[in-house]
Amino acid sequence: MAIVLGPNQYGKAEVRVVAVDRSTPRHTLVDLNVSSALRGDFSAAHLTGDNAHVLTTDAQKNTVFAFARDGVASPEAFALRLATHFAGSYPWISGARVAVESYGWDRIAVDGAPHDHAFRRAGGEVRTAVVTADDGDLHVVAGLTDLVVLKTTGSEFWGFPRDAYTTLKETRDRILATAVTARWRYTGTGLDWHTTYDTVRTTMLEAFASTHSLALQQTLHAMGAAVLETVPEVAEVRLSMPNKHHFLQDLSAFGLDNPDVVYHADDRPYGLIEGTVLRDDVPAAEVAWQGTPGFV
Ligand SMILES: O=c1[nH]c(=O)c2[nH]c(=O)[nH]c2[nH]1
Repeated sequence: MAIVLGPNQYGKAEVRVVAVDRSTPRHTLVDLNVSSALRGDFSAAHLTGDNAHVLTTDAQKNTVFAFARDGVASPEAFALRLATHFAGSYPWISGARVAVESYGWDRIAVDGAPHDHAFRRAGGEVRTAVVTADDGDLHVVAGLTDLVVLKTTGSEFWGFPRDAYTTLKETRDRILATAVTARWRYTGTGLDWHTTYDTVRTTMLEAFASTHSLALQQTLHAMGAAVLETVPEVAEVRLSMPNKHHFLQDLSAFGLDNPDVVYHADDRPYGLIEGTVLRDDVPAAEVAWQGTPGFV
């Protein structure tokens, strides 16, 4: 019996690239998850560890970012460009598979008008409701999870202390993105639930879009405060907001500039900003929150 190497492929999976077009005040963005896999003669690497035929997965990742610098017309066009490039790059590479997932973003509407640089990820969010009956009282906590929002500008972060381990650069313009988990406690039990839910959700979205952010903490507070100001029947709002970091990708090694166009959307670790915004004249009802996993 001989042991032989069967079909194989290798590549970089899930390169998270975000490309922003800021050429006009009305920004557009493309948010992709790109995976490449190469096929061909890679037997030496498998059999002896000879990497002479291995176009590194690191280079494949870099190619995705570098190609995004020229714009991503469509997932299909981008995948075609990448696959053609990889398949033609070395004689021993016979083929390439490039898979692109494209995440849709809708503009957040503020006073009914689509915002220039604030977006909401299409789909995915979940509406929640928890009712607690306790000693004859009924408490209603409504909420939502995974309302993913992003601003391509209108966000700064600076003025923080610098200890021995602080390396973060101050920024006056960054991408701000988060997946909002929110719960809010109603004082009443006979509200128009759909209408009130829609009002709370819209109010949070508008506050996210309209607040010029100096910190995600400030945006969190602005969103909770806007809900309390708009909906008198809400007693408190609890928010959990991961800071979904977008790092400007350094393209200088490929002779390319990157004037705030191509970002790496990092999924972990992430800052986790959590807080409660409440009225001080409404009695607390801690029982309403019992059994809630995590902060919210
Ligand atoms: O809005 C932010 N709040 C922070 O607390 C923080 N920390 C950090 O590294 N980046 C940010 N951004």
